[in-house]
Amino acid sequence: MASPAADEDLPQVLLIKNPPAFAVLGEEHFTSTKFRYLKAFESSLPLHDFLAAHGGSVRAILASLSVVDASVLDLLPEVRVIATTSAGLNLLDLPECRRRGIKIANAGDVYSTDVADYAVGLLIDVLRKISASNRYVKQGFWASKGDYYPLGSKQLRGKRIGIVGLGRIGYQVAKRLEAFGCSIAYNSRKAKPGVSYPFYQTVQELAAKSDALILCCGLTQQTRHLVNKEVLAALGKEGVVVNVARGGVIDEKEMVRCLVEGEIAGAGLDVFENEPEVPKELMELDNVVMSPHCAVRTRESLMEVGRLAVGNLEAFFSNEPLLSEFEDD
Ligand SMILES: O=CC(=O)O
Repeated sequence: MASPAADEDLPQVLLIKNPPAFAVLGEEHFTSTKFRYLKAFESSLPLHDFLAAHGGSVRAILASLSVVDASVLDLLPEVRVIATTSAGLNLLDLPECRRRGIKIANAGDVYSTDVADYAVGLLIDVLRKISASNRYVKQGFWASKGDYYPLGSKQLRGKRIGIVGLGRIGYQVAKRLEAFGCSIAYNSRKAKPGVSYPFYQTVQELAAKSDALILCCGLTQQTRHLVNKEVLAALGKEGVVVNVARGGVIDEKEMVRCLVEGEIAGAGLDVFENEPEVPKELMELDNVVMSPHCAVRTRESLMEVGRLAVGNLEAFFSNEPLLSEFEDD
């Protein structure tokens, strides 16, 4: 019987940042007998210097919200697979990976229901003013100022919801909001076969027919600032925008102006263009609910996504098909 490989004989998997799953749940849940981790984040060296010194034999990357571009890959000539714990792939240079024959495995369907729940939560909060009511109680105003009438509060039932990006997450949002008595329409790169929700060719047309736009698409060159001045104008004074995609999908400056000037009714935002910076104008607005990019973060999904990433890497090192290979169409 072959003796187990000594640890230093195992292939190396680069961790650029400590994945949230490891940080929150403990790395011991994510070890493997098929590879070992090389932890760039533990070094005091700048990333590129660290990789220049140690990257030569790295075979794989386990990425979590870290930039992997050509300058990083140049220092990792042996890398053939990137397993990422993210659903969104905007920090990976996909054309460069394709050119170098590097496979990508992402979070697959792990986060879809959690992010969909969160999008619905943000929408309900913006419409019903739950966070604003919470502040009213906690600041002691109920007792000192009397009953609270959130006059902007609006019903969810009957609202026309426009979903931008009817992928795994968008579809789960649609199913949930149908159950709340909303009507659903969508915009995607193309109409989805077998989907009966009305499809709109452009986000502007969709916005014009929606009370709330929910952004669930990936951030690509095509979707950057997809929600621009014209789209926000089409959404109109009663319209709400919810973003669980990426900050860059909205022209944030324009959105802030629309919110401050009352040109749209409100926003529920989990993501921002320049995280962790958040436009200061939004801090005081009760019609804006914000969170620090945590729609994906549940204990269960952290565990599942960490295990999936390890499973993908083990599959790769066993010459088996990846469990959740991302195929760019
Ligand atoms: O936003 C988080 C992710 O894409 O995983």
